[in-house]
This record gives sequence, structure tokens and C-alpha cells, in this order.
Amino acid sequence: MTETMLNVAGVSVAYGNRTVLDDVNLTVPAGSITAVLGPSGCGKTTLLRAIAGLEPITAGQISIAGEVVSDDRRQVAPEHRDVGLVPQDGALFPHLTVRRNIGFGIRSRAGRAGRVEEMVELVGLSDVADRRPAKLSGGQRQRVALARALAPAPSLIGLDEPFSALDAGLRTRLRTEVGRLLRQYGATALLVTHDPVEALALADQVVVLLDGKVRQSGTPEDVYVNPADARVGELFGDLNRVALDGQVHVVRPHEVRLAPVSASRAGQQAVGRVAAIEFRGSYHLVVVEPSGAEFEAETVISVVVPAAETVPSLGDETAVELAALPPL
Ligand SMILES: Nc1ncnc2c1ncn2[C@@H]1O[C@H](COP(=O)(O)OP(=O)(O)OP(=O)(O)O)[C@@H](O)[C@H]1O
Repeated sequence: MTETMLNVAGVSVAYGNRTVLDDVNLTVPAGSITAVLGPSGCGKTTLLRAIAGLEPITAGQISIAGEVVSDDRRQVAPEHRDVGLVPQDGALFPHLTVRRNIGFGIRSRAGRAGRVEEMVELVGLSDVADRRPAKLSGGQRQRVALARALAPAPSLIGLDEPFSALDAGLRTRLRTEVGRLLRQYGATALLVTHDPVEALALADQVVVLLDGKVRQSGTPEDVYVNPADARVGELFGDLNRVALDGQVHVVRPHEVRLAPVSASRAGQQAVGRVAAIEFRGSYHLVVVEPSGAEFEAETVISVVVPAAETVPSLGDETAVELAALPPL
């Protein structure tokens, strides 16, 4: 069996009398990446801070590599937890070079220089290793922050929205690169993010956090394909909620298709009018108002139509194939 590197059991955290984490449970197996996904304010940063020892917990227990580091009696100091943090903004020391930033957390002097060089190479920063952070690009700064967290070989790496300050193109490239580095290094990582693409692309396990509670945990495929409820489903992008035959069905816009009205088959297709069309770059989102009596008032069904395909015009009558609508 794989060793559990992080175990968070029934953990609650309160600020004053306001509970922001409520009975949170999660485990991270050694050598794997877990993403905690949730909207702004759901408690992601608080969870990471509690794990790193920067926030006391009000209930439960946190263990790292089999050692209890937080419970109702104990709170092991951050520097004794063996957790490397990559904060949201990188938080590099502005007056230190890349090398010295990376070496900062390595306590023993013996072997430090060699270790720093290894990390500099790992993140591909040999050319800029004597520069200070101000002379680096945003992507380079984030790589320094990652190397600094990895350098002391911690049991666990915590990443707090590490790509959020970067522009879209760089974010995608760095995401791929960081994923590769963490795997190559065999790191155990907990990534907190509000970005579903980041969570799905990088993680072995996704933990969905809503209002301070874990709503669902599973593989990326699990949580995407079988969301526990519509709120979880909606975290991963546009979602149709269609009230049909007394049940609410949810379906993603790319899972339904437009069809010619003449091919309509009862129960399989909804017929309606095109109420809106949005161009989204690689596709059009076509919003259809179905007219059948079986649909509740104000039901709309959004359909992804790839850019290469013909889109209907506003007001056109069209059919939507509904075969993929699972009830929730
Ligand atoms: N030191 C604090 N004192 C009081 N309330 C706080 C403190 N830190 C955070 N909070 C509140 O706790 C809740 C959870 O905050 P947290 O930063 O953990 O959420 P988050 O999911 O990381 O959000 P974001 O992505 O916006 O950083 C929020 O409502 C926040 O306002």
C-alpha cells in the first residue's frame, strides 16, 4: 500500500467565532499531487496555512509522514513540519540572488551549494542564477519559488494558486512544466486553486472545497464526469440544468448537439428557438429555449458548436439532442 504523506482528519479552523473550515478530511498519498479546488473565500489558503502550521486548528488532527503535527494539544512549529510552501505571489527575498533565495531554506551547510546547483538546473535557471528577483520574468520568479520550496527536500509541497499572477499563455506553459518537475522529483504536493483546468490537468486527486467543507473527492475524471451536485458541476464550467419530467438533469454544453428539426424524435430531442449566440474563439455557444410543455418555464439549453461548423441564426427553430442527460 502507498504510504500516506498527509492526513487531515476532521479539521476545523475558526477566525474568532466564524468557522471557515468545517470537519475537513483528506489524505495525500506519498509521491502524488492533490488539488484542492474551490471558489474564492472557500477556505483554501486557510487549509494550506493550517497544514503548514501557520494557523491553529479548533478540531481534528493533521499528520505529516505519520507524525501528528496539529491536534487539540499540539501545534508543531512551521519550521519543524517539513512542509515547503510556494505562496501565491512567490514571496521571494528581493535582496537575494536566485541562488541565495533557493539556498535559504537548506539548513545544513554541508552539501548546500551542490543542492542549490541541482535545483537551479532542475528548474532551468542556470543563466539567471546570479540575478535578483526584480530582474526576472514572472514565470522565472515562480520557478525560483518552486525550487526554493523543493530544495530542503520536504515531505510535502504546498502550492497556493501558484500561477494566478501570470498571463494566460505563460500560465499554461508553467503549469505543464511545474507538473513535470513535481513528477520528476517524486514530490508529494497539495495545490490549492480556483482554476478547474489547473486542478484537472495537474492532480491525481481533486478535493472540492465549498464553504469550508469538502463536498467531493476523487480522480479528476470522477469529479468532472460525476459531480456530487450541480454546484460542483458548475465549478468546471458552463452547465445546463434542465428540469424535465419532474427531475433536474445536468449536462455540459459540449455533450449535447444541435440537430435538424425534421429529425426530431420524442423524448430524445428538444425543439426550440435560438435565444443567444456567443462566439468563444474555438466554438460558438448557442443558447436554445426549448418550447415543449415538458420543460419548465425559463429552461435554456446551451450547446457548444465547434467554430468550423455552421451556426443557426438568432430566432431560428432548431432541435437539441438530449440523449446524454443524466438525472441528478
Ligand atoms: N486572518 C483572518 N481573519 C479573519 N478572517 C479571515 C482571515 N483569513 C481569512 N479569513 C476569511 O476566511 C475565509 C476563508 O479565507 P481563505 O483565504 O482561506 O479562502 P480562499 O479560498 O483561499 O480564498 P482566496 O482564493 O480568495 O484566497 C474568507 O471568508 C476570509 O475572508
